[in-house]
Amino acid sequence: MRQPIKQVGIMGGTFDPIHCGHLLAAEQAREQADLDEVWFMPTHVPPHKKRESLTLAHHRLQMAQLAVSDHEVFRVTDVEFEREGPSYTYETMVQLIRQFPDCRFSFIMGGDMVKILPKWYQYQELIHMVRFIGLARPGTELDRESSEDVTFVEMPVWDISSTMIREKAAAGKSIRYLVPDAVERYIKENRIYETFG
Ligand SMILES: Nc1ncnc2c1ncn2[C@@H]1O[C@H](COP(=O)(O)OP(=O)(O)OP(=O)(O)O)[C@@H](O)[C@H]1O
Ligand SMILES: O=C(O)c1ccc[n+]([C@@H]2O[C@H](COP(=O)([O-])O)[C@@H](O)[C@H]2O)c1
Repeated sequence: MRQPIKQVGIMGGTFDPIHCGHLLAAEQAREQADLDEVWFMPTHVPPHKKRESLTLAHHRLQMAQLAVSDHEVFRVTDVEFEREGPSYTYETMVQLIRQFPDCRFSFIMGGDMVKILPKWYQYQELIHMVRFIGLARPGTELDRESSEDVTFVEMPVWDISSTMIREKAAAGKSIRYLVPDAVERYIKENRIYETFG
């Protein structure tokens, strides 16, 4: 007998580090868009980010795993670490759709990503392959009228970013409640952001 179709939300991100804003966005998307699971997908080589040094892939992956470990239907996938070069979402989704024929995929993103979505690699193909779920994020005006390919869900707008956490950690300031406890411990034990300015 065929398996029932599973609705899967992909929460893609650099996750350097994963923070509570990512988790809140994923949870609100899960509930409001009726997702069965959310897969957190750390990006290997972010296509649009021009940062000199990213934290090593295995640390970003491990932090994501620690962050979701107590959620019943949150998972982590390392699928993008299998490829070299820019981690284009189109290429990833082609692979996931082939690999998991019983899943229907949505891609979850904050307002900053909604804004540049039409510039994504193979965007015209991608919109026929996945549903896009968008959430508001401070600093980005969302033009919901002209983002017709995106389904919007609501979340309490929260001005938190990985940049803020890297900066606080580097300055020896508290990141408690901005990241899950286990992620905070991992960052401290491995002294991950001590050299970031
Ligand atoms: N506070 C937030 N509210 C809503 N969405 C968010 C928030 N922070 C991140 N996101 C979304 O999560 C996804 C992954 O984000 P990413 O890993 O780049 O984190 P970031 O905080 O934007 O990192 P950085 O500060 O290093 O640029 C993106 O779609 C982004 O829009
Ligand atoms: O495929 C693209 O062209 C593309 C361009 C920008 C971002 N993305 C994806 O969007 C997700 C969030 O990106 P970022 O830079 O905020 O970490 C992550 O999974 C990226 O790979 C994808």
